[in-house]
Amino acid sequence: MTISSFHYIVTQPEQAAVACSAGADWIQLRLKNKPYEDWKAIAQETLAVCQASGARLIINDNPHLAGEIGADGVHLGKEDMPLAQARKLVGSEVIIGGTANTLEDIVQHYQSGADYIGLGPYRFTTTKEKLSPILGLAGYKGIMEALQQQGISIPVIAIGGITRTDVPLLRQVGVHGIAVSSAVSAAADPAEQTRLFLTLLYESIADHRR
Ligand SMILES: Cc1ncc(COP(=O)(O)OP(=O)(O)O)c(N)n1
Ligand SMILES: Cc1nc(C(=O)O)sc1CCOP(=O)(O)O
Ligand SMILES: [Mg+2]
Repeated sequence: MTISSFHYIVTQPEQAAVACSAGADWIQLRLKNKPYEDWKAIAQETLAVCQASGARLIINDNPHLAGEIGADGVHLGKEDMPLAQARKLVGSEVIIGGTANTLEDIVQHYQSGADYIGLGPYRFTTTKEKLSPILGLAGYKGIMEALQQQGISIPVIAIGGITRTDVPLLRQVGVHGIAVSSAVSAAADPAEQTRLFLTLLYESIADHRR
């Protein structure tokens, strides 16, 4: 399966609708502290939005919910269900992403059957509480080099305070793509911001293949 290079993290279906209409093809629904039935209703609405434009929907934290509504995938962190257990629960067709902050985290997720890695944080962000140590560009460079040396190939998505200016450098060190929340959701024009991110990513992918 193809993992997108642009993951947009949303809390509402309306945000997904705007980004999908601007060309986004990968949405992650990230909700905290919601009763399950409310969470499920929002997830179903977001899934309908994604399906209408052919985008994939990833549910953060909850493999049961992803399976129940027929979402495309689930994203799991250290405080969520272990990846190998989730794989048994959802089967091989559902995409599973795992959060990493170190090379060791990535190797563990890779061995447990992850489809992609969310590696962060790139820099400080207020979107997530209890951040792991900040990696910066040097952190990504070292980890991407080590992965190559070990012959491990898995799409790595950079996350945490990422803005448009970070995209070319992150692509240069070998990350597959980026995940953003506030850079799009807090922008004056989220649709335009989505288009600008997508253009930058397509340009940097073309440069990389030259
Ligand atoms: C693409 C991507 N990468 C990392 C995360 C963080 O997941 P997690 O560590 O479980 O933290 P929360 O998002 O649940 O607060 C992510 N959601 N997406
Ligand atoms: C959800 C999330 N996970 C992170 C990690 O480091 O694992 S950073 C982060 C927040 C991403 O949102 P923004 O683009 O607004 O910083
Ligand atoms: Mg989580």
